[in-house]
Amino acid sequence: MATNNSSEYAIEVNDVTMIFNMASEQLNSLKEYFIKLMKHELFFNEFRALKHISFKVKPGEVVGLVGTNGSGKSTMLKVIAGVLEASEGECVVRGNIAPLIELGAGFDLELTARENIYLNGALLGYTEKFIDEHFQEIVDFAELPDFVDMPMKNFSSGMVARIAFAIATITEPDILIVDETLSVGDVFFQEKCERRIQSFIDNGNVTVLFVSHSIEQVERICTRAVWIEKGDLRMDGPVREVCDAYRAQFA
Ligand SMILES: Nc1ncnc2c1ncn2[C@@H]1O[C@H](COP(=O)(O)OP(=O)(O)OP(=O)(O)O)[C@@H](O)[C@H]1O
Repeated sequence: MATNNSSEYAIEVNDVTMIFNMASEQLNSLKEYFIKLMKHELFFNEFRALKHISFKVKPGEVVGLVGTNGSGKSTMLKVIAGVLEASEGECVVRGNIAPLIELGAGFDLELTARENIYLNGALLGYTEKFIDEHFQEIVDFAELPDFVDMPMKNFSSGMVARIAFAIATITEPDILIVDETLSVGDVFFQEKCERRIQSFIDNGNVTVLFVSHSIEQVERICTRAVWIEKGDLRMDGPVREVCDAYRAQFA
């Protein structure tokens, strides 16, 4: 991922291909792995999760990524967020990103929620003083005041998602990347998250990339949609047109 500040685009995905190497046979132990490696008998199948994908997003645009299971949406978001490096091509991102991907990946589940708020906040670049000042706000948004001193290993996945979303959105980011991870939250929390995302959008400054299997949610939040199917970019255009075409595929 490269950053630079001299263009009209917040995100540029330029001819990105992502190749995963998958072992072509099942190996049962590390010993077996090393023996095969030494004998040059270790073979991999290449799997192309993204194939020559290009699209550009302007600041303030709200773009939904749609596609069936395993099509490459999360992989695309991870390449844009810099979590994965593209095998070919590049992503240019201008501005700070709040990546709500794999919520809680930055947590140490042995630690309490309070400790994790400081840890995760530091990973997101917030100072200790800033977190002190916003701690209560984070806990209030997550609606978990009675659980702040409990180790997070005892949290449900929805509770982890609540804390993670509350921390990541305590300030308005330039670019918000939202994966389906929010779907583990209950319907009330999902609506609350959607309202916070919508308030960022209404302010007009945030660029949003959004993945959801709920086409209705994509149509409600996004103005444009990019359809990725089995690693190929199938369609990119106004949200209604793309979602209609996506739905028609299964009709
Ligand atoms: N680390 C990895 N190693 C090998 N293959 C991977 C890896 N990550 C993803 N894949 C494969 O890449 C493909 C795309 O996965 P991805 O998670 O991006 O799909 P998705 O569109 O987000 O799917 P879903 O809608 O089910 O969440 C899948 O076939 C998946 O098995």
